[in-house]
Amino acid sequence: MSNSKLEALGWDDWFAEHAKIDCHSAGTYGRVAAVDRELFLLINESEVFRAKLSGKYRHGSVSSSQLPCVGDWVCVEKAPADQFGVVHCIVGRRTSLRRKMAGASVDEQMVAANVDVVFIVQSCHYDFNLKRLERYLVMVMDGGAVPHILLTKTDLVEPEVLSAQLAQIRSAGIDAPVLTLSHVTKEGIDELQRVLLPRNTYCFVGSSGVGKSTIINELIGHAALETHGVSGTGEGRHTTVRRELIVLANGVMVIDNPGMREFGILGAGGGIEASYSDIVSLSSQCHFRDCTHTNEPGCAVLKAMESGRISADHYDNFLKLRRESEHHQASYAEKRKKDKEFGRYIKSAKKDLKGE
Ligand SMILES: Nc1nc2c(ncn2[C@@H]2O[C@H](COP(=O)(O)OP(=O)(O)OP(=O)(O)O)[C@@H](O)[C@H]2O)c(=O)[nH]1
Ligand SMILES: [Zn+2]
Repeated sequence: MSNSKLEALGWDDWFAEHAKIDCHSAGTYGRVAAVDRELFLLINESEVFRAKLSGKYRHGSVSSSQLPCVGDWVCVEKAPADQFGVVHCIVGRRTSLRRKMAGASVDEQMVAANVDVVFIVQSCHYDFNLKRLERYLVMVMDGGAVPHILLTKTDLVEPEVLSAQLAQIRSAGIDAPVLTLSHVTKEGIDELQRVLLPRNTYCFVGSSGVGKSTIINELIGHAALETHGVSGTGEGRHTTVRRELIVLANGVMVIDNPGMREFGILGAGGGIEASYSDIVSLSSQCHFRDCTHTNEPGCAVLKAMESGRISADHYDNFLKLRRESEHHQASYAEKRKKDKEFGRYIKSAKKDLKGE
């Protein structure tokens, strides 16, 4: 089997290596284009087909993040005559975009896997918010994807407003690429097109109404729509499927995302460091190695804040995110432990029943 078409979907040596380690079942590889409860819509080099989890998989996994999500590569078995394929396992994720589950639960929810670039979309008209932007940045970087910032609806604000927002982004020490665009004037759309590369997967996140769908529709239009034949199977874009990986005719892949109000920042450890690199690099000059940068003598971070080198807002955000992250991580670890214990309990109970 040639993998060249799989490569068009983003498959590469990295995944091939991980597949060798992670999958021990016979089968081929497919990428998850959509998830509809227990059913997975997969694409591979030759077809779009539906698949279910193997019984072993279903009974073995406990946390929702271990289930395949949009963008995942899975090992799947399917004979030509079978209606459904059977998914045996997930190939290791190169990047993952996660959010904390809505509500009090500390479960993490996979938004998408193996996304190369995440566009954090904010409208410069009423939606622009630096703190929220920083949260998204932390989250994206924590999952290993590259963040890009996309400010939309530039036709609705004066140029000065836009430049003030850009200045705010830069003075907060954010160095992610920033694109601006308007769907009305079409300014910035060509620049966006230039950033998008074939074989790469892009995801758009941001509050409801900032223009994510408008952008994706625009991209689909430009690429003379080719929704990987999904519509051919009657599974058009307007079904109940919530998130979908779309392969544009130019080979670019985009993941459509419903509005995300509650973007928790589970496990934002590594991400915090990348987003607050100025604070992190100052820490090396603190007197104490384990300085918390809150009240220690000889703290380089506090000193930089007093002298105005870093803004109080930026510093406060850093502390707040660190606290939240620690909290989520602690409660998540606790929950994982309980899940595991529960899993073991179920297993031993089943054995007892079977009289093993
Ligand atoms: N003035 C102006 N309006 C825009 C622009 N882009 C999108 N809109 C409008 O903003 C509204 C919301 O756009 P959507 O693309 O549906 O927003 P969304 O981010 O996909 O929202 P959800 O699907 O709820 O997450 C629509 O009425 C669009 O026509 C723009 O550049 N300028
Ligand atoms: Zn310090």
